[in-house]
Amino acid sequence: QSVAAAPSPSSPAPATRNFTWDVEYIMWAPDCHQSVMIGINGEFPGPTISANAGDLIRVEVTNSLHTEGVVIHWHGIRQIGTPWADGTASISQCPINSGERFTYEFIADKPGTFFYHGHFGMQRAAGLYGSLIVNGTEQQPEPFAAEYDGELNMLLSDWYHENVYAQAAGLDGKDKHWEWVGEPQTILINGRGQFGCSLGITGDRRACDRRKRDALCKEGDKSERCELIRRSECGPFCERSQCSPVVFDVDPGKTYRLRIASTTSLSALNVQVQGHKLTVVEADGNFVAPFDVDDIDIYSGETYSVLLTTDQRASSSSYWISVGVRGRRPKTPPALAILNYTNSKPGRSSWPASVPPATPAWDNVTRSKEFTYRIKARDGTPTPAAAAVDRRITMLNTQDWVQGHVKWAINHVTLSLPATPYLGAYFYGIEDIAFDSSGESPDGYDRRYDIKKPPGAQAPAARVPTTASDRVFRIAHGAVVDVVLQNANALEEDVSESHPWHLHGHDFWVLGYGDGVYDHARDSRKLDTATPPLRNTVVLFPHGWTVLRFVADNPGVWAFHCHIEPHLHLGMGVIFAEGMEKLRELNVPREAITCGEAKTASLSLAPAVAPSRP
Ligand SMILES: O=C1O[C@H]([C@@H](O)CO)C(O)=C1O
Repeated sequence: QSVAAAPSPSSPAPATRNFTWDVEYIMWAPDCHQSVMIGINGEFPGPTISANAGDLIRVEVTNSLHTEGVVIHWHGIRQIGTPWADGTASISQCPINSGERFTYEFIADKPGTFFYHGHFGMQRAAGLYGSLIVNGTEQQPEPFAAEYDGELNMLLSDWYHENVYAQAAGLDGKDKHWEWVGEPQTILINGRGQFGCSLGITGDRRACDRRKRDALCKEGDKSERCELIRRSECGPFCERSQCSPVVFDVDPGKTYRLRIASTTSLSALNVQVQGHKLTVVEADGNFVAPFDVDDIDIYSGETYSVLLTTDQRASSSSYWISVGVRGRRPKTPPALAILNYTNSKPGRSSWPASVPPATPAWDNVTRSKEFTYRIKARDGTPTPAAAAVDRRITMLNTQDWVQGHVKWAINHVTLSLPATPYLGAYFYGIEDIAFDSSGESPDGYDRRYDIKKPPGAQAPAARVPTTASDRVFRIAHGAVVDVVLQNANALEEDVSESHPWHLHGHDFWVLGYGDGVYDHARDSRKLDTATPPLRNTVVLFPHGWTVLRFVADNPGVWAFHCHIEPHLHLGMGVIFAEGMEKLRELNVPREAITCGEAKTASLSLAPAVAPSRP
């Protein structure tokens, strides 16, 4: 499963890749337990998009969900010149109404490992996602292309048995009705996991057949093995099971490029391939200086490519891939997949004999930092202009109560999205009625705020109430922007969480990380402007800071937010309205932005101000 050929060295001219998708509710058993999910064309996960760098990707989406709108975000694609195709509800477009159709068209601007997912409500956590792989070409080669013989693709996610409507209702609840989503039940690899099934115990195929199942256990045998066998839904080994572990077939003595992407709702993960070293070569569609590791950490929103050589012929011919939870006390067992050398016999005998490797302790943050700090740009990666920073925005990350609701906030403002998409508001010049355009989001916080204490324990002078707002940051076209992400304590004493921050429309350089409060005079000297990696997602460690830089060269309205689905739902994000003075130069399809206040505006103003699409 999931073995794709390496890209061909000679690349044809850019092509158009057409896809026709039906987004619908499906009944599916991703972890052996059936649930309602959001699927595409009857499947979960959605179809893998494969393209070459420079290709035009064209996806005609029909919304067949009976009761809600939908949008699809192409995570890591910069949408250069096509901000309306970024697929963010309330930001870049109107949700596609139930029964309606919308066509996304954008350029796969560079090679790399990407994915796509719903970006309206909590639709990503409902299963609306899939892989998006862009191969290198002669014009845009990948420097490690000659170093591998084949590819494996691994899309990681987490799964809750409680549906996302219940999750959202809990998160929106007031006072004692506020309910946190908790930890996911199952980690999924390519949409497959096993809940309540021990792989070793139900490994007998006769358990799949109701008539033969009874013969496997004596009557009255109450052992765990027999209890599992009696539960027919627990059939990860059964033919056509939607929850059987992924088996990656490989030839011995070859090198593979393993693509890993994480679209988890909550969990930070660690990936290990038993007995195999991994060489990290790509992160978020950017080339990194290769380095060897035993395992990798991956946060929601991140992607990696690692090279893996199938050199373990001696003892066994199949190996476990373990994917365990990092950073939060895990209540979710590790996910398992199998790396199967094809010299071994297919079927049960080829399943690894040994126990799966244990992933590192969830609370070993030092180890996570060590891995993350090792990621540096590969030679030849563009470097940031060191001197001319036009704007520095500091973003304090807090969790706080707002009128009986728990929210996450940036500089004490929690994001509450407007009904009219910002892009439509700017396009029709109706910012004043579509959202609060009377000022900008605050670009810093009062340094008397103690990041080691919960908001309620602050000294009176530093106690700033958190408010909800739909204000934006207006960024001038071409500006060089530094962002200092400053973590703080959550509501509970001595708790600060990791947050993976994702920027739309851009890659950014990760200039540095540190513990405690960022002090520009002291810490700016330690920032790396020579070999910083380019990424679209970066982790902010507990009680620490992360500094990144981007160039505002892509007019559009872009979200910058924590990629943890419930945290975004609770307002953990900001909006960059960038280069809006250039918006009229773009061809924005009217149907993308004509809803809310923009609907009225389009009717009365269309002939006067809106340029028509050729
Ligand atoms: O947003 C969150 O809320 C809970 C906790 O802080 C309050 O129960 C948690 O672990 C989060 O990540």
